[in-house]
Amino acid sequence: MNDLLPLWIVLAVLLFVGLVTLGTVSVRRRGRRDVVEPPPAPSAPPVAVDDGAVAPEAVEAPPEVEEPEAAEAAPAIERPEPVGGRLVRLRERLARSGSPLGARLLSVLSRDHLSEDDWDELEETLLLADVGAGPAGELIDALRTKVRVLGVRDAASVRDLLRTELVALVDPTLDRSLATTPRTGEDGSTVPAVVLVVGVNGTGKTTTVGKLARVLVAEDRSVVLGAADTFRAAAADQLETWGSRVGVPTVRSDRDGADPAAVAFDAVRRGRTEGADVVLVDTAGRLQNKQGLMDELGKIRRVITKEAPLAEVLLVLDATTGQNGLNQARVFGEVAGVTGIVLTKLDGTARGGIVVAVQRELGVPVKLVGLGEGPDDLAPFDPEQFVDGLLGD
Ligand SMILES: Nc1nc2c(ncn2[C@@H]2O[C@H](COP(=O)(O)OP(=O)(O)OP(=O)(O)O)[C@@H](O)[C@H]2O)c(=O)[nH]1
Repeated sequence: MNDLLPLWIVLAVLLFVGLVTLGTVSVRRRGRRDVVEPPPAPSAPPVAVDDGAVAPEAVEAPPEVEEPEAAEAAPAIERPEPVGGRLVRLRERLARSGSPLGARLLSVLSRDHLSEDDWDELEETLLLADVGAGPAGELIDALRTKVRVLGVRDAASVRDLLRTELVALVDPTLDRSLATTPRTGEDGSTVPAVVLVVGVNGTGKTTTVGKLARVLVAEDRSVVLGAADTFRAAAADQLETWGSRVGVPTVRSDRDGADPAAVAFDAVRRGRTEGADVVLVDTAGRLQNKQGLMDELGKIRRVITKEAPLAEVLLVLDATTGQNGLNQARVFGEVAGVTGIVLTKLDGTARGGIVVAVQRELGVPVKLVGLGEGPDDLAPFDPEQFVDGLLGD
């Protein structure tokens, strides 16, 4: 038995070591499983990690969260400012711009004895304000006669006299109303009033069409826009944005350089189908050469009149371009059959005389004026308000 004792001791030691080793492995295994296999995550909302990545679950946002967001994103339809109040603003803006025209005319006319030099100075002032040689000469003649006959001297009388003569020059007798009343077709359907808007690029045509849509919406008219400026890709987007702000649809082509006449035709047809009151058609009107312009506008006119007669052709002119604007007016007047003028950017010039010059040049009235880049900065033109603005308070 004693011979076997060392063997028993060895076996006992081995058994002990074996048991200790097993225990250690089991503890390590349990510890490692705690790291690799965490308890299932609770169904909490996904969280973006610090490096900017988003947990995969974040992509699948629950629908009940998305719905209110989509509803918030829907653009609200704007209610444009009433047109009546804008006339006051026209006067205020012109007066605030401190137009040198009225102030300079008044300061010369108020001198004690008007010499030939004074009359020359008055004429020069009118020419610098783009009134044009013919109308400036007429005004000087009328003022000379009245000053001599009436002996006008005090400041208030001089102002009254100048006001009367300037209003006469701008001509309050011209019909400045916009033809935007729909007709009834032979079949009893509504035939919209079609307004074609032409002019050189950059004068503010697209902006004017957008603002005019707002004027009409403010007067409770239903409107369709036609984006026939297919030359400048962004013009249709620009027009669509103007329209969508006041809930007015825009007919456009998805293809750059599409036939403008085809777009104009589609717009007028849609206007007829929907029984709209007015269809406003924006054009590119590139002035490369007279023949090209005549061909393009001629085709647009022809296709439109297959669906509805043209109620107005509005020529958009930039008031800040002076003589250059007049040259453009001449060409468009010859090829487009213009019925009214929209003078934009009147807020950016002290040379209001262009109103007189362009009316004389084309023999058609200024019907609307642009007073700024704001959405409701388009006002119907009124000679008396305009002259009061020029003369200041
Ligand atoms: N200050 C001022 N800016 C205006 C007025 N009307 C238009 N504009 C600005 O003139 C710029 C040109 O206007 P658009 O409407 O794009 O001109 P457009 O004639 O359609 O130009 P094209 O599409 O290139 O033919 C824009 O920055 C307008 O905001 C205005 O009455 N006053």
